[in-house]
Amino acid sequence: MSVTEQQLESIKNSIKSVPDYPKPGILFRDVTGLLEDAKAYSATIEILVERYRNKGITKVVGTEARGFLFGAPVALGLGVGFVPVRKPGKLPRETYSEAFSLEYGTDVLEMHTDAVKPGDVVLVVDDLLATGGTIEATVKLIRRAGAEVHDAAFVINLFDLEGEARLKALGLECFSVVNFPGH
Ligand SMILES: O=P(O)(O)OC[C@H]1O[C@H](OP(=O)(O)OP(=O)(O)O)[C@H](O)[C@@H]1O
Ligand SMILES: Nc1ncnc2[nH]cnc12
Repeated sequence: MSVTEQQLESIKNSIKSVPDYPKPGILFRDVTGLLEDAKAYSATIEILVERYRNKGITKVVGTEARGFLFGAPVALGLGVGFVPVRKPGKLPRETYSEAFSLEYGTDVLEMHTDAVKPGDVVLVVDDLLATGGTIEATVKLIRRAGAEVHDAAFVINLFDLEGEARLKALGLECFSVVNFPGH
């Protein structure tokens, strides 16, 4: 199936914008409407799976929490395993840990040390790219485990928050299904 302009429009329209959430000055791009719309959700997954099929991807990594909602179905579509990167204290075995800053705060992310290995070619998936802090930390975790990051894929790129430039500086290509301004 190839995705039509109409499907892209329905994906875009399903994402609602909420001013001043979770803090004054933040324009929150809410993917819950997309998740509630089966056609828009499956078209989104299809776009990502089609783009990364036959590219040698061996693992998909998704970041808690919204990255799970897109990363896991993309992993299944590609026929590879899914690795969760989680907020601190949630993973039961030995982890690598990375601190980072976010558009509206700071956080720490963790990944099991044995979840990806040298030789793995990893696709990172998240719902949204803003400043790029979350994905920079995720890429550092994957590289610490000795695996290669192929690409980072997003449903939404907030293109004026310069996340893409931050990830390019890490040597990473980015793809996003739709683009919105951050403000
Ligand atoms: O590019 P950045 O500036 O790092 O921002 C993007 C990240 O922020 C959001 O996650 P959040 O930390 O709010 O967590 P959630 O998925 O648990 O809601 C979003 O899902 C991305 O992961
Ligand atoms: N503006 C925004 N909307 C939704 N999620 C976000 N994560 C970071 N910035 C965000």
